[in-house]
Amino acid sequence: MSINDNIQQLFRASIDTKQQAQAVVTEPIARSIGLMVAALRRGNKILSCGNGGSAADAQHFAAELVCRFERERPELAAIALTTDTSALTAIANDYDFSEVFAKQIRALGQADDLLLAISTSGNSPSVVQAVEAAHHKGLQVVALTGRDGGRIGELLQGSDIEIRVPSKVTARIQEVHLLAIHCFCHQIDEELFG
Ligand SMILES: O=C(CO)[C@@H](O)[C@H](O)[C@H](O)[C@H](O)COP(=O)(O)O
Ligand SMILES: [Zn+2]
Repeated sequence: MSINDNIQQLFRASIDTKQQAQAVVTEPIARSIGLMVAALRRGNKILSCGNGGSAADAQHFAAELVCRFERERPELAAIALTTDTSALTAIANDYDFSEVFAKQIRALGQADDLLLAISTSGNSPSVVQAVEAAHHKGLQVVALTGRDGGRIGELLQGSDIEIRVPSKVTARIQEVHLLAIHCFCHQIDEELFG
């Protein structure tokens, strides 16, 4: 296949995954926005985490809340747990990489804050431990997952929400995660600022 054929095939695969996802993720995305808006309204914050491309997504989301999305509005409280290289390297070096987010959640998380946990497999140990730490500290969890939801899908409880993309391909799952993040940002602004 030519390079153009390959590119067009990737576009089609991304479009197909988004169409299949739309039917199943709209409702959990809407419920997640409700939790996020309620947390921000009561003065709580949103923490976000993930590895690799999902680390970038976690940062992308926090930056849009703290800075702005599509309109001018007051700053919103969000922290990506993927950005403090001193904390990340110390925790990974002195303890274990699987603790990099959990230790920050135990340090920074307060009851009724919300954790946005991002993992396409649902099985990354650092994100699994983040969800466990969030539960211990009384944070609500919104999880962006894929495949079969993995260990994170099994761990969620109570008012937690899983947004599981129906795909087994990491890149396609990430493409839907980013769209979900932009849905969060758009609708949080709508709900909070009209
Ligand atoms: O962006 C990509 C692949 O598209 C990679 O960097 C990917 O995020 C990494 O392999 C992650 O470690 C995968 O972790 P996870 O999504 O299974 O939690
Ligand atoms: Zn990627």
